[in-house]
Amino acid sequence: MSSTPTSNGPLPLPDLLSTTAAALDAVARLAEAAERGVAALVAPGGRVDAAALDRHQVAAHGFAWVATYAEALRQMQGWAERLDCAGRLGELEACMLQAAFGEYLAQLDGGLAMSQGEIVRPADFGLDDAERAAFRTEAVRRLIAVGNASALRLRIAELLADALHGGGFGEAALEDEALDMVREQFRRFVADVVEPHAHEWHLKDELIPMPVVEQMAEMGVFGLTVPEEDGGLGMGKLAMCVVTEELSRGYIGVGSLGTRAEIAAELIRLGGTAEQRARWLPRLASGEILPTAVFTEPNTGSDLGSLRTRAVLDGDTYRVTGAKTWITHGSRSDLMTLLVRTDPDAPGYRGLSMLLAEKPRGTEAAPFPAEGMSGGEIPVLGYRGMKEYEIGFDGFAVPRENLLGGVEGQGFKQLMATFESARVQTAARAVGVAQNAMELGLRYAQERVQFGRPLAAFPRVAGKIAWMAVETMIARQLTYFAAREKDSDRRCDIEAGMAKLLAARVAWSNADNAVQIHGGNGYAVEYPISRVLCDARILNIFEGAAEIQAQVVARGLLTRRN
Ligand SMILES: Cc1cc2nc3c(=O)[nH]c(=O)nc-3n(C[C@H](O)[C@H](O)[C@H](O)COP(=O)(O)OP(=O)(O)OC[C@H]3O[C@@H](n4cnc5c(N)ncnc54)[C@H](O)[C@@H]3O)c2cc1C
Repeated sequence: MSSTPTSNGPLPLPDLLSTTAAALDAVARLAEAAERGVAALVAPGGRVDAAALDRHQVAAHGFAWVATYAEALRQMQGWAERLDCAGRLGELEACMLQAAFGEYLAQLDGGLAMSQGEIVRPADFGLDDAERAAFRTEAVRRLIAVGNASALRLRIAELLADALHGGGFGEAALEDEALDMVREQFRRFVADVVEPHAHEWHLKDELIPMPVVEQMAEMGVFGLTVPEEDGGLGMGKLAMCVVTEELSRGYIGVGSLGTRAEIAAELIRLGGTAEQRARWLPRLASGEILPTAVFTEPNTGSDLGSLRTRAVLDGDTYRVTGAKTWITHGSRSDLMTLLVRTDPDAPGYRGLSMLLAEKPRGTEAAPFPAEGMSGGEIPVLGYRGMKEYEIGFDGFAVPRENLLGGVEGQGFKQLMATFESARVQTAARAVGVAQNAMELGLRYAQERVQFGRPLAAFPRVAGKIAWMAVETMIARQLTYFAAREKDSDRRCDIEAGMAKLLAARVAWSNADNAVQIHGGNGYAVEYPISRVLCDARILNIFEGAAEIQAQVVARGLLTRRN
């Protein structure tokens, strides 16, 4: 890797990898200090006090973000070192590493944005002057000073100029040729089948056509991570990330078709009886059965433990009564993973059970043609292609044998067992959307001329594009890390939560910045970036809203401490 001389010194820094490695030590110390400060507030006796955690959410969630940045930088360092060992650390990747450290170190030092308008600063965790000074080691100060300077961003933007050809924006470093081939296969599918139509599906608010779903089924999307003995391809979560990224880069709706299959298959694989596995998994994996996840209720979203939809046993049949909402792909699906309360006397999560409830596919005219079931579509800003529904149940019948695992009261535990995988998958969706936004911004900036020059020639525009690419790579490497942990059978609820938390913020900020680059045209529904803006917005809301995700990460880290 060579350095380019600039007025700010050589870019990237000649001793970059050792400098970033040294900075990582300081970051780890800062994260530890933040953890001590937050633990003193919310776990004074050693155990996390739920009321104190709620009271001190800003500090606790800020700590979750600090820990997320620390892990993200650690993963970026690992990524760069792997590339370096393989002799593939190019100038683009090195500049991206430097920008990532420069920017995130500066934010750790001065304040980082949990969302727009919510900046959390070291003082919020009770860090004293000595702890803050200890963070500013020579390596940290150097990287903050030159790490993400305008000249570096300009160089990244220059190096990205070819990124549109071939869809790359820096080496992914998957270290697995088979996965590179999988990526290529799905990239071609998206270019041929998805990209040319995605915006029209969105504008017309249409379901993704069945031939596209069928093609995806043939390519193995719905059985990607289902074990081979259960009829799937038996690939890992890292492969799921690669496929999901590429599909979501074309259209979030297409990238999200697999989410429901992943949740249903994980529920049944981990929580089902042998009969349930044999009955459902092969048909889910082949795409013969399209599932839908039916958890949320009008009064119960983040707080699932309070849900009220009742299932009462009547002989060998559960009768389900209640209201569900926000059910994606609710009509054109065959199987509901339906979270219900089977024991009204057991409070909170303990009285919940999961039913595998079959239903006929609906049509536009009759979305829910089943006895005891009714409902309608919820018009939405984006995330179209599967449509969202509210569904009412009035004595809807589910055979007793369809109780997941055959034992009542396990529903929430069973659902929690799928969270790691679902969050990794959602993080990968966000990375795909973030990349799409970056590419749309870059293409527009290259083509649009103002003041006699392409927009990309102006530092404020080029800088936005460069940072979009850098942060997409950061989110991608953190997501891959969570996936690898999962593939190694290590617990990764915290890592998956971090990946989802960061990737959702990156998708939204990339989409917002790409609209800005489009100027007025970005506000016209005719331009695809308007769709990507709407699509990106949902990622911070579902699969654990950002605030809930930060709470989960903070609580997990503080609990792990003991
Ligand atoms: C397009 C779309 C598709 C969806 N698809 C599905 C689906 O297929 N199946 C399904 O079951 N559900 C689905 N959902 C529902 C989704 O999972 C919920 O919207 C999500 O869980 C948030 O719940 P809520 O909307 O009730 O918001 P609320 O829980 O009311 O939260 C509102 C806001 O308050 C914040 N908040 C809540 N509690 C706290 C707290 N303790 N501390 C701090 N902040 C808090 C939240 O973070 C959020 O910002 C979908 C939603 C949308 C919009």
